[in-house]
Amino acid sequence: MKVGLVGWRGMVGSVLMQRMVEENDLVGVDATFFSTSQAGQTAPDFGQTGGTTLEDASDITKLAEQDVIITCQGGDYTKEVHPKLRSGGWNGYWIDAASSLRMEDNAVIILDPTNLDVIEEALKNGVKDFIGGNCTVSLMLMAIGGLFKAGLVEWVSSMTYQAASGAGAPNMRELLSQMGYLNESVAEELKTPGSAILEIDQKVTAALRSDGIPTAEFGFPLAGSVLPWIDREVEDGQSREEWKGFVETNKILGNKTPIPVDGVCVRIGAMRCHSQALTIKLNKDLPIKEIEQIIDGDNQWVKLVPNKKAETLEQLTPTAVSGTLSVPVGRVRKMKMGPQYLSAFTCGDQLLWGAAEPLRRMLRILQDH
Ligand SMILES: NC(=O)C1=CN([C@@H]2O[C@H](COP(=O)(O)OP(=O)(O)OC[C@H]3O[C@@H](n4cnc5c(N)ncnc54)[C@H](OP(=O)(O)O)[C@@H]3O)[C@@H](O)[C@H]2O)C=CC1
Ligand SMILES: N[C@@H](CC(=O)OP(=O)(O)O)C(=O)O
Repeated sequence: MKVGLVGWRGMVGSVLMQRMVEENDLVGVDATFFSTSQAGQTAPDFGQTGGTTLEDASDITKLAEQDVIITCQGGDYTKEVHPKLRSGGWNGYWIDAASSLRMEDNAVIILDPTNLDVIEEALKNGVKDFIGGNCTVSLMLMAIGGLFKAGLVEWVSSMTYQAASGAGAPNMRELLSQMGYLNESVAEELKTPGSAILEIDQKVTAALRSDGIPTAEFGFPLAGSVLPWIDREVEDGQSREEWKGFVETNKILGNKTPIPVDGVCVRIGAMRCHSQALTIKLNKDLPIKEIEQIIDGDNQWVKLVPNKKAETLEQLTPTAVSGTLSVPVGRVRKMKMGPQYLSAFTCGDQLLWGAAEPLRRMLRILQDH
């Protein structure tokens, strides 16, 4: 199998390559590395066989030699290159992290712990475009996929706490610069434990509102604040990130009758883990123990955290989860609204299950076919 890799040195691509190395995915694979800016330079060595030089990522002839192309280069690249390849008759498999093709009829959104059946069926039917899902959606399904699979979900409201990484590497840097700027604005006062906290607060607020705080990427301060809008405006007052929650969840699950999923997506000052507070309306009243077992038993990465303060604060935070494939779910309890209303909180690494991991697993599925 000839595999072409595009976007491998970006943030998502680097996480993908790290995982592929850890899992020996490229050992013995005839892999060609492409770049939009470094063609002709030496290709990286990830244990693959194949070319040692970086190829031009806009070279349609070279791309068309591949049986599989995996791209983390972004939506603009996909929009530019994918139609040219397909209209030129290329019939290989396209595996993509970008959102551009997700809702196309002839594309499947991949999250195999949740929808291996949908993927297998698509392969049988000759589908060739396999696209990673939105990070928030994928992480929600890794967390409570068991409840969906058991047919127990009437609707879900997801209130998100999304990390800076979802906006890109420069945004992660900007978040840290903002934190540093705020710290500096009260550095003297912090040295004196007795200094007045309201004075410190006033200075921090002034720093947040000043022209000095770096905001070139986010447009606004994120450190010391939250940003309750992600992506562009769509319809009905939703942001595009919120719109994806409904359409992508139902496409991933292959639902004929869509299950309502809606909420408010919010950017917060975490680095690379998205968290979500979920309100789930079940279509029947089940004992909480049974619900916990269904959640915990869905896949090998989801982990039920007991609804206790100590375990929650130790295990259910970006600090605990960052850089791991674990998807903890906790704060599971029945709500005051009634016995069919369930509350839960989950956290997951948006660069792993939210972006890179489903792509490398799709390559494995193709290799096993
Ligand atoms: N960020 C996220 O959380 C998610 C992103 N995605 C998708 O993945 C796409 C890529 O995102 P992301 O990885 O954040 O993008 P990056 O900006 O980190 O990387 C994209 C490309 O930029 C080029 N590049 C230029 N300068 C550098 C540099 N100094 N270091 C590394 N690469 C550089 C590389 O291409 P070249 O080698 O050709 O120059 C690289 O492949 C997004 O557009 C989106 O569609 C999907 C899910 C989540
Ligand atoms: N929009 C997501 C990140 C992302 O890239 O999503 P998508 O793959 O759906 O474009 C966020 O900001 O956290």
